[in-house]
Amino acid sequence: MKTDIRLIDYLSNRRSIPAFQMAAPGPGRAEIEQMLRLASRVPDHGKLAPWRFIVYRGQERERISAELARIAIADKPDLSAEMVTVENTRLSRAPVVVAVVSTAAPHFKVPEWEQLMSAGAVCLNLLMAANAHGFASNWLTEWFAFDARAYPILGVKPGEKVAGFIHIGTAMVPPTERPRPDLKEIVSWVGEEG
Ligand SMILES: Cc1cc2nc3c(=O)[nH]c(=O)nc-3n(C[C@H](O)[C@H](O)[C@H](O)COP(=O)(O)O)c2cc1C
Repeated sequence: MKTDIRLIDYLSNRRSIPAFQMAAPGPGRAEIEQMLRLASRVPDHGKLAPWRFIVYRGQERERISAELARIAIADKPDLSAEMVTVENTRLSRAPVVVAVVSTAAPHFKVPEWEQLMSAGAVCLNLLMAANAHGFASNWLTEWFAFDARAYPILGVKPGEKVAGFIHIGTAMVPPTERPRPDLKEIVSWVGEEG
């Protein structure tokens, strides 16, 4: 087995860039399709492909954001002007947003938990596929991933869940490192070497 230094280097430095620190240009349709093809190459027990994508681009991001904002403002009429702007731009910070939608359902052999985890794997793979194409990426959920009232606006069907909204664009800032867990805190060793 030959060590892949470039892959180790990438994995050692991989970071998200917050969506509000992204700008145009975003990827075009052919690039997005290539990213989604790569993102779909994940472990998937039973080959169920229990996930799908919704790609938000262009002015539709603003229209959908405004519809989502109407819900947020109706729930909290005393939102600050700053938060109203945040709500009105939820899907328009990055040039491209991809919803990774879990279609997990009861199955005679594959637990739904495994199907949901496969959708999480798709999300991380899509973050990395975007990086591989030179774009910044950020995995967000935010309130509307968990609010059934937002689903018809977003195109999410009844019974589906949102694993993540993957924001993709050009980074306006360089990535900075953040603390990572200490292996001593999260690893238990069982058995001997070799
Ligand atoms: C499932 C999931 C949902 C997340 N949702 C949010 C969110 O709604 N808002 C937020 O600020 N960060 C959210 N994050 C965290 C961001 O993705 C954050 O940028 C990321 O943890 C940075 O880590 P990285 O640089 O190692 O990629 C979420 C992360 C995951 C895994």
